[in-house]
Amino acid sequence: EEIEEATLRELRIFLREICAKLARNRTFYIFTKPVDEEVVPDYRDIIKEPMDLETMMTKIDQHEYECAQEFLCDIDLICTNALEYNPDRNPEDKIIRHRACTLRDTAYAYIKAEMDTDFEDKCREIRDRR
Ligand SMILES: CC(=O)c1nc(NC(=O)[C@H]2CNCCN2)sc1-c1cc(O)cc(O)c1
Repeated sequence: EEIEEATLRELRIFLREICAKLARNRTFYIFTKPVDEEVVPDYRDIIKEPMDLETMMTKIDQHEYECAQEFLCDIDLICTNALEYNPDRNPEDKIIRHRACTLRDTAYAYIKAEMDTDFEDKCREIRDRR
């Protein structure tokens, strides 16, 4: 009902700010757009559920996140995809794994720092009721 719609609207505004801030950070540049099959041809043979920050921004606008936890699940997916696609000891893989872990930790830190815990609880209650 109306109060619930106001809460979810506030959540979307908050998540857009977090998503935009992450996408502005040069460290996370390789996570900002879907992996291009032309550039990385074997990517979808290895990674079954690709995710990126632009896709997450679209999901916000399509009301696909009903609480911050669901948003962080997609951040975790970006991270685990990068760890799986870049498992080796070589310097390039290690740099990409480090960037993926930094993306995950930064996203969790932004949410924890800027999100009221009982606002998140309220969003989860709405989600669980629906
Ligand atoms: C996001 C990601 O997981 C990714 N991983 C890569 N790994 C490699 O190239 C490793 C694989 N092991 C052998 C040494 N090379 S390139 C790459 C990527 C980079 C971009 O500039 C855009 C983009 O969409 C994806």
